[in-house]
Amino acid sequence: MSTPPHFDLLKAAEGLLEQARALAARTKPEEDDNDLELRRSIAATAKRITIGTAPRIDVVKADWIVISEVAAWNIFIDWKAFDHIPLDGYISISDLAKALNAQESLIARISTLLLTTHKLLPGPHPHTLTHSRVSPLYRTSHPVSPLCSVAIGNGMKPFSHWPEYFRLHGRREPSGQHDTPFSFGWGEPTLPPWDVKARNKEYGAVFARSMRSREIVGGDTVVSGPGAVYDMAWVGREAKTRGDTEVVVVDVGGGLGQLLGEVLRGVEGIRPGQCVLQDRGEVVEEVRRMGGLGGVVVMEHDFHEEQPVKGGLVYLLRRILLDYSDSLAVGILRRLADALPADNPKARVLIMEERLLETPTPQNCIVDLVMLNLGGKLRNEAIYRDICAQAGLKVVGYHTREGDSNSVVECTRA
Ligand SMILES: C[S@@+](CC[C@H](N)C(=O)[O-])C[C@H]1O[C@@H](n2cnc3c(N)ncnc32)[C@H](O)[C@@H]1O
Repeated sequence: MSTPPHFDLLKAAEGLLEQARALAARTKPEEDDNDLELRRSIAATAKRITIGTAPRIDVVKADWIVISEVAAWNIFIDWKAFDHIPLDGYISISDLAKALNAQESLIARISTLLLTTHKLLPGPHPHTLTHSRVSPLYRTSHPVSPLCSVAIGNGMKPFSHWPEYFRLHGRREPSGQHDTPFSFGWGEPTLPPWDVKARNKEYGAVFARSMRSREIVGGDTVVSGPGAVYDMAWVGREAKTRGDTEVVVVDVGGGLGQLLGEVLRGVEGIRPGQCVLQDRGEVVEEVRRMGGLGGVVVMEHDFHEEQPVKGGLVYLLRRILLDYSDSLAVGILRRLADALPADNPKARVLIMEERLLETPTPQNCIVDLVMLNLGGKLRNEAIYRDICAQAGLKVVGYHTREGDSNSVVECTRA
């Protein structure tokens, strides 16, 4: 066993103080969310100090607290309790209980935990609550709120069933879409995860909403200019040479149109009628219920089946392949390889998603394990090259940036 890296408490504490002074000189540390890198560095050092110095049993017990805390904010999100706490005022526990049609003593017990962990703050009078700097993110209207629900539904719920799942299926990765830890955790073990979501309509809708959040990895995809991992400006130039309804961009599994929205706003020259959004029936229905996407062609399509839109210039697959095993990912890619025009060397399939980092961070690992719940995984360049080759595609670009776990794999017909 290798020896753990030496932890120098004094050096870490001095570094922490220096950084804290720098932050305090620039801003009120408890306000806003500016200076993200400095704040993250302070938090990481503080955590390192905790792990390196706290009594070991306290480090273990800290996770038990997190487990209960997660249960508390999850049920409060479910009941929309955070929505009832005014952003610039307070609410009594008794009024909150009335608003939730719940027993006051129950709400008091759950709130008390959130007060002890500072997720909520005490109001000006006894038995009252105010928001903390974090808790407004749990309000229904905040885009992080559905992501929290997905962290439970795709993460904690299946994770908590891992022991029974692996006892039943053996200590190996799930191999396909049937018998995934996700479906097992939701009590529908033989259904593919997307069918489980479709059956649980409320959760399916929350999931679709969560994909529009900019806070998710890849949610802030910049599609053109210096901030882009992959610059789609060339697609705009090509689009200008084509008719208003000639297909230029097909977003396969495009959800509620979040990426196409970015493309239409961010890439000059592409018109809505040149774009196609494809997704499952229930998602397409939701897009239509929301009033459509301003001229974008919206169609139901199963990406495991033959691609009906042939000859598009660019097929986008954002946050799709990571949900699937290699063999299913190859199948999805092969459908697109077959649809690419044989006579246009500019045509591309663009795979956009979080990659497996060479030195994984905890964030990178949790995404990978949540994908394991769905029967999928994060991939690195070598794996992408392998599955693309199997699908009849050639990787002509692997685009990444330092400090960013997103990647864009650029493929042509092989
Ligand atoms: C993780 S979300 C990503 C959504 C979008 N591409 C994005 O980046 O925000 C996966 C999407 O694939 C859709 N999907 C799942 N299975 C599908 C299938 N067999 N055919 C088409 N779309 C599917 C889901 O409904 C969902 O919208």
